[in-house]
Amino acid sequence: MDFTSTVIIPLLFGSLGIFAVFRLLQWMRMRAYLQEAVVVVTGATSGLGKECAKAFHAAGSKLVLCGRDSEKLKDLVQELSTMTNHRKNTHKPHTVVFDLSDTKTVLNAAEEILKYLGHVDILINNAGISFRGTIVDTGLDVDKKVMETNYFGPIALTKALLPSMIKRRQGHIVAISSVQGKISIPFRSAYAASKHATQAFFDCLRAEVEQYDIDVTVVSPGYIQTNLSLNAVTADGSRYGVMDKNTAEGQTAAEVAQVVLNAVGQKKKEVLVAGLTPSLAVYLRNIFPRLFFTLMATRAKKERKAKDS
Ligand SMILES: NC(=O)C1=CN([C@@H]2O[C@H](COP(=O)(O)OP(=O)(O)OC[C@H]3O[C@@H](n4cnc5c(N)ncnc54)[C@H](OP(=O)(O)O)[C@@H]3O)[C@@H](O)[C@H]2O)C=CC1
Ligand SMILES: CCCCCCCCCCCCCCCC(=O)OCC(=O)COP(=O)(O)O
Repeated sequence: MDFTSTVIIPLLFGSLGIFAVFRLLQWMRMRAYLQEAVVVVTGATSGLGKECAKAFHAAGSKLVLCGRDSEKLKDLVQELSTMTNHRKNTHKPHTVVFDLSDTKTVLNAAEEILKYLGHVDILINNAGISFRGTIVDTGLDVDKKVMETNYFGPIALTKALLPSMIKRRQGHIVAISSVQGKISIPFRSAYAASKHATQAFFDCLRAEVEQYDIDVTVVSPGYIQTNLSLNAVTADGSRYGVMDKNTAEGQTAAEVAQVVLNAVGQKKKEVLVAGLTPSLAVYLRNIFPRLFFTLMATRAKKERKAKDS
């Protein structure tokens, strides 16, 4: 009997077994945690928010679906009630209509959620808009609109729900940021700025609330097949209205929603969920910033030339 068969192989299989049991217990704990959790999803009317609603509904969570359009929210509640590919979820989702760019309605919504459900376990700050335009042509009102929707709205909602989470010493706050919370690409200034601010705010929050057993997860997706580019605002405030190729070829919203669900279940602090090029771009920005800036300047000149011709 040699050393490999008497020591190495049993040790290897033993470790694998312990790891498998550990993962199973982790999975069971995650299912139990999500099953009764009160989960608030903003931007539930389309794209990633809608898929997050489906994923958390399938996991058994009590949903609070937020959006600007009450009809779309009603349709989603109806759609969820007919979902069959999951264990029966008996909780009828609650809907709350508000505009994230209007702080007063955000605060009223938070009050309504707490009044109706008593507490929030998981807040998914998902809603957002994108932007296309040159800095020189963009009015400050457009920058403000993007910041209000992507940054001030989500942080207002978070701040309004936070005291109740601290009191219960329980809660999980998710921020759907973007790869553009980590790198800035040309002609996306307001969007990239709002996502960098999101990343910074929620990183600070994570450190501040860990002592109250509250978790914070920042999710940074690459391109997802949603209406984000269609709904993007442009330099003059009008709707961009184009489905970008990168967006159309991105990951599906359902795939990313599963990543969000698992990240919450595993209490991850951050997740980058992107293809190879955006992921490499993040590393390049940090390791070889000068090269990254040169690439971005070349990209800007190329895009400008293509637009002018
Ligand atoms: N798609 C992508 O490639 C990527 C998306 N993301 C992020 O994912 C998140 C979801 O976007 P996605 O699903 O892609 O895009 P969608 O345009 O499909 O969805 C955006 C959602 O946000 C809501 N929303 C927009 N403005 C407001 C507002 N002022 N008040 C309340 N709700 C608002 C929309 O509601 P309504 O139906 O009323 O317009 C909609 O439900 C965003 O934060 C985005 O930045 C991150 C990386 C990549
Ligand atoms: C070592 C080789 C490295 C190669 C790096 C090449 C760098 C090329 C730049 C690529 C930029 C990728 C940007 C990704 C942006 C992204 O995923 O954004 C997600 C979004 O939020 C999409 O929103 P948008 O409105 O911009 O569609």
